[in-house]
Amino acid sequence: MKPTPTLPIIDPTPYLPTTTTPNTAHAGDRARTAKALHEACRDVGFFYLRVDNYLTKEELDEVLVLAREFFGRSKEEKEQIGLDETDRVRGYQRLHQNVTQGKADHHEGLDLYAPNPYPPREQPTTNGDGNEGRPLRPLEGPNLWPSKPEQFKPKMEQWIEKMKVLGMAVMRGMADGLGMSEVEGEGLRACVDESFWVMRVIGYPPLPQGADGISCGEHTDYGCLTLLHSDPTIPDSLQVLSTSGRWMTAFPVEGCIVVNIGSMWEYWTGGLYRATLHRVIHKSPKYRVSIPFFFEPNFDARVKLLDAARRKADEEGKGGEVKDLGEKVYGDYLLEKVGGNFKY
Ligand SMILES: N=C(N)NCCCC[C@H](N)C(=O)O
Ligand SMILES: O=C(O)CCC(=O)C(=O)O
Ligand SMILES: [Fe+2]
Repeated sequence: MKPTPTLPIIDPTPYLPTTTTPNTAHAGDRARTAKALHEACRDVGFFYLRVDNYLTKEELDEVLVLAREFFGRSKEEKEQIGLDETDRVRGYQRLHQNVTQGKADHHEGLDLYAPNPYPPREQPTTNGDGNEGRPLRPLEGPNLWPSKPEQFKPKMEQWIEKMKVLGMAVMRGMADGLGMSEVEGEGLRACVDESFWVMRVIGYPPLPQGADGISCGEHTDYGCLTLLHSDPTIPDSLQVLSTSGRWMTAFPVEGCIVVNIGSMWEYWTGGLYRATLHRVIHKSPKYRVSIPFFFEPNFDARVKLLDAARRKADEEGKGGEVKDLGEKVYGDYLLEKVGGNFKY
């Protein structure tokens, strides 16, 4: 018998764009989704999002199959798109090249990012303004795509487009969940409308039996929303720290992805919403693949306490818990974090 899900299941459908504009979802349906999002973000920072209305079974399956095929290829082939020494973050990472809290993670991965985040005048040029030949900065390089399997790039690009729309829909729901006005909601959307997204394609060989080890060390995510699609046949790899201090398993639920919020939501809500610690311990014998899509703020977004978060906390008698954490520029925060992620 399948265990009962330990995290809430939320349906984003009332916030998803439809072919008829605007979305004619019943206000009551939206309110229900918005309330569920608020409670999940306040209480756990993790939830399941129903996506079987939005993505076909084929779409859900094929990206995982392609990821598995890519990791099944030879070391030499994968190393051809190995992390570039110049931009230092985009590309393939061999087993143990990822590091969390100073310890090597037992996974391999491919990291893809939104295009170059720097304004055009700061890009390397050849037009005589004195910048020729300067080395690429972190995050400035092109994505490194595998040429095989051939469908990898087009299908992953489709997935990215779908995840961007889904991320925006969840953000709309969260704005309503905080009781934001139309103008406030627009302000929040303006922070994410050019999302500097990240997508990781991760491969987890089983951990060696009888030895300590960790597939991905405990961490919180950096940005806004993590939309995680993972192999639904592997039950028990992702663990989430509950408020009672116990690790609980977030096993895959058919037709759902797992969503959690990142640190930027702590800045926006003064800690009313939490970026929850999680980790991966993958012991079962099947090679596991997962594809987290990080729907993040714009690279230059200034993230600071929202009036709506303070109002909402006061309304719920939690005003005392809200602490103004100051302002963070998302790109600065990301650069601080990614610097320590790899052994080159
Ligand atoms: N873009 C995000 N959130 N990536 C999460 C990666 C977490 C593990 C990483 N090695 C770390 O040390 O944080
Ligand atoms: O593979 C997973 O289940 C989670 C991966 C993760 O937490 C991350 O990459 O930030
Ligand atoms: Fe994570």
